[in-house]
Amino acid sequence: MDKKLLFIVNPRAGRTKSFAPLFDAVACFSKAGYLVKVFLTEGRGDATRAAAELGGAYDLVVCAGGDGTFNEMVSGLMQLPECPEVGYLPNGSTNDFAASLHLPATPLKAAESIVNGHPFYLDVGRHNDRYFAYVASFGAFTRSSYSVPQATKNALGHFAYILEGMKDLDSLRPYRCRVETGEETFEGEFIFGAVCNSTSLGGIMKLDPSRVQMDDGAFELLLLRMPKTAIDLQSLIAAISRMDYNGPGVIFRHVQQVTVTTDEDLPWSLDGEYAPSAPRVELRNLPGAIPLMLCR
Ligand SMILES: Nc1ncnc2c1ncn2[C@@H]1O[C@H](COP(=O)(O)OP(=O)(O)OP(=O)(O)O)[C@@H](O)[C@H]1O
Repeated sequence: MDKKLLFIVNPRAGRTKSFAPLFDAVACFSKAGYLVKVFLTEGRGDATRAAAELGGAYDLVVCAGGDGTFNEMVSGLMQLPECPEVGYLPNGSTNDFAASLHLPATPLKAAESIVNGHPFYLDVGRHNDRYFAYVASFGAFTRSSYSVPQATKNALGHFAYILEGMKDLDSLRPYRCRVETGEETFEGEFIFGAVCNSTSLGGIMKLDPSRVQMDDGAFELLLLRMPKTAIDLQSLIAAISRMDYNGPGVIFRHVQQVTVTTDEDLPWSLDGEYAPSAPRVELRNLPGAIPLMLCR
């Protein structure tokens, strides 16, 4: 009997609007013995609903889109009692997460990698009652990623994040909060905080790949303290570009859980998608929650 594949496609993701490469991917799935059901998303939340409501009846659930679509699909799959096999055809404007996983860039190659692949048990992050696949962050570089209009993001890709994120001292907004890891507590004013499972954040910040594992049940916590002077800001940016996490104002730790408490309005970004402020946010690692099919 044919295996069943649910193919969730965000038709608006990324720069190119041609469906031809996705058709090649569907042909590849069919050739590999899958009966393919295509689900086109029409707006925010659709990929989550499709994965949660339909995903349980499929052997393999694949999405085509950007980081936001992948996040939505994962959020839906996490609501199922048992997660089916999962695939990802990166087709967005930045595809940060796909780059971290070294997924093939063309839909056909990515489809081949899924049907010939083996499960890689990817950690998933929980942010109160939401989920993230590779990064939950707040602060300087975060605001930009969800305030940039989709059209600009498609046209500028990485640069939209960079230009918006790193202006000058006056444009940096410090957030007073308390960050607890279970072992340590950090308090003060931070311009940026991230809990990530990826080597690349919004295209600007690279974490040293040798220090990041996406299936180790741990996240990387990166906190940047508010610099006091423009010179401090410059040295902070320089330290991050050198991937030097020991400099003043930089906190970098491997953690399983993080709790962030604040009295301020502290909006978050989950895989580039907006999540509202909460006085207390608990971030947990769900080890190996997603069997992501890929060739390594
Ligand atoms: N038919 C649609 N029209 C408009 N927006 C949609 C549609 N379907 C889904 N969306 C929304 O599009 C948003 C962006 O999607 P996604 O992140 O996948 O693409 P991207 O922004 O091009 O890529 P990246 O995040 O990698 O830069 C998501 O929030 C998703 O909910």
